[in-house]
Amino acid sequence: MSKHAATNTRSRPMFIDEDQVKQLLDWNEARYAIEQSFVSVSNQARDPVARFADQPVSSQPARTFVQAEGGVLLCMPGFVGQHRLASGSSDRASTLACKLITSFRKNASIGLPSINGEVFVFNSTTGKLEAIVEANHLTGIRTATASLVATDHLFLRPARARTPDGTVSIQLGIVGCGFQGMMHAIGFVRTQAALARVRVIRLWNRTPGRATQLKEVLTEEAKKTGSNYSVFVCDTVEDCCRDCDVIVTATGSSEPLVYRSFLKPNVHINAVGAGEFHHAELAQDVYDECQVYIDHQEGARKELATLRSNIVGEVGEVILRENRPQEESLLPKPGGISVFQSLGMATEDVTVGRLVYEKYLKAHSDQM
Ligand SMILES: NC(=O)C1=CN([C@@H]2O[C@H](COP(=O)(O)OP(=O)(O)OC[C@H]3O[C@@H](n4cnc5c(N)ncnc54)[C@H](O)[C@@H]3O)[C@@H](O)[C@H]2O)C=CC1
Ligand SMILES: O=C(O)C1=NCCCC1
Repeated sequence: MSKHAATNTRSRPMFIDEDQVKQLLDWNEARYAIEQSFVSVSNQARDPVARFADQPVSSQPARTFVQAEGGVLLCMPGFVGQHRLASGSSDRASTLACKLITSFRKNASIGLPSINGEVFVFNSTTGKLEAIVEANHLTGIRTATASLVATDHLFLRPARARTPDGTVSIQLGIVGCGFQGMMHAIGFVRTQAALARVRVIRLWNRTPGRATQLKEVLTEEAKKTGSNYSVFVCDTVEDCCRDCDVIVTATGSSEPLVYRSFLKPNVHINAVGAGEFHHAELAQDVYDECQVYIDHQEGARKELATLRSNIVGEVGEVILRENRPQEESLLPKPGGISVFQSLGMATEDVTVGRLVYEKYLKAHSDQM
């Protein structure tokens, strides 16, 4: 064989397991990675002449779904170009990755997570697979962080700007206390210093025992983080939502759970769960009144095609327009209902997968 023939003898890709992901992934670093992901999608969607050269760009098709007997396999490929790996750093990277993830609803009855997956991180110059990152915990953190970022930019920043000391405190409602519900509650608690003090957490789950379990987790979390919030397990969704400033819905329900009459006039909702379709958890009377924000237009065209509401735009576009007075703000009208309709997108897994991989390389640099 010619000595110039291409070979494929490189060592195996790194495998970064669930425990390592848990050790490596930090909420505030993930928040920055998710902001980069949001911004990359909206910067890319702009007219080329209006794109910001100092902001990342991206490429991601709408994801594909393969229906199997017990559930569904999602294929989520994406590329983020010229993203910053850490806040305040001038270092930029480009990342190509693909998440393969399954959602098998009945797994809970046999003690397995319903969502299982991996992120495959490729070298963006050569296309070689470099790392496989377990994506259960990663999906939990990145999905909750997407809600944190949306809540911050759509609701908390404007609220903080209206207070004399620039701080706010919230009452948080969690409708659905499965894995995502838990990760969202923990995410809000762990990022209090940057976003908002959490003074009350109200929990509802179809099976009340799960809400009680989450209450125990959050009570431990309060001790660990030195937080001072009260946690209530609620008998009804209405009771859970009552007086809440921020609500997370993270269930597999295909029927509406949250109605307009349950809500304060000024509330932000992160609608995360996907039943048969992705906007089942909120009743039409909520959608009739609220302003909806999405993670990406391309995905929404396919997965929110039947949603009847006022879709204002992408969260990334809201972020891009912040502090740019020459651009019309996309912020929600103050005093109303805003909804982040979270589909989940590949670029989130791209930037968060890369963050985990970089941190893994740094932690193991003496062994390389
Ligand atoms: N937007 C995004 O990026 C992502 C969305 N998801 C979605 O979030 C939801 C929750 O996922 P996980 O917490 O991982 O699942 P999980 O299996 O840990 O929890 C499911 C939760 O849904 C509740 N539930 C199921 N059917 C219900 C019904 N008919 N009425 C009321 N509650 C019901 C369960 O009681 C449980 O609290 C799922 O719909 C999943 O597809 C998951 C990952 C990412
Ligand atoms: O974005 C994701 O990851 C998921 N979204 C919907 C449900 C499965 C996982």
